[in-house]
Amino acid sequence: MGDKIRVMYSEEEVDKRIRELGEQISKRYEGKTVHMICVLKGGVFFMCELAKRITVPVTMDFMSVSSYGAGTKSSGIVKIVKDLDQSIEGRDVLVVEDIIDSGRTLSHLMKILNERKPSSICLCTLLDKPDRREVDDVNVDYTGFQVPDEFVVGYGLDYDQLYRNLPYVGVVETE
Ligand SMILES: O=P(O)(O)OC[C@H]1O[C@H](OP(=O)(O)OP(=O)(O)O)[C@H](O)[C@@H]1O
Ligand code: HPA
Repeated sequence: MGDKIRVMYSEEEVDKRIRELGEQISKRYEGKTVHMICVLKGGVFFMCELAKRITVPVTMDFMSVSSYGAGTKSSGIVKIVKDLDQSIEGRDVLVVEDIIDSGRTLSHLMKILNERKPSSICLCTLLDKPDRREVDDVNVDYTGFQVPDEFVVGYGLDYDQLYRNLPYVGVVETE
């Protein structure tokens, strides 16, 4: 209990970056409605803050995915645990994630979503850990911060389901 957390990006730094992303995204979608898709659970904090910084009309939906069990995680096959409530056909979709690590989750998810014929689809992640990438077909349109190969928590990211509620991004320092 009582793990020590080292701050990697403070609340102020994260907020500032989200404002910048909100501005860029608002410009990109001028005259359109952005259909934001949150990948649960980690993406939810980022999604809410980002949505508040977007000035064009926004609609939202939520999706939850999981690997097909620990033994096959490297297969990159993801199971849809909770699917979207609405069709994305013909919509301008922005997928919102907390982190891209190996890239396997998003590689698979973007393929599934593309098959549903959105008018356009972009990917926005708060954090990207490029040193860990195992696939090369994940095209990230908007990134909050590139992080080194350390296990990060906070702002939606968990360690054993804990620390999602931290208002900053940090690293658990194990003794
Ligand atoms: O690039 P990858 O190696 O595939 O890892 C990234 C995925 O892992 C995390 O989700 P997790 O399965 O921990 O679920 P959570 O969002 O509910 O914490 C994160 O939110 C991404 O979806
Ligand atoms: O660094 C991480 N932290 C929390 N969850 C994650 N899922 C993939 N990478 C990470």
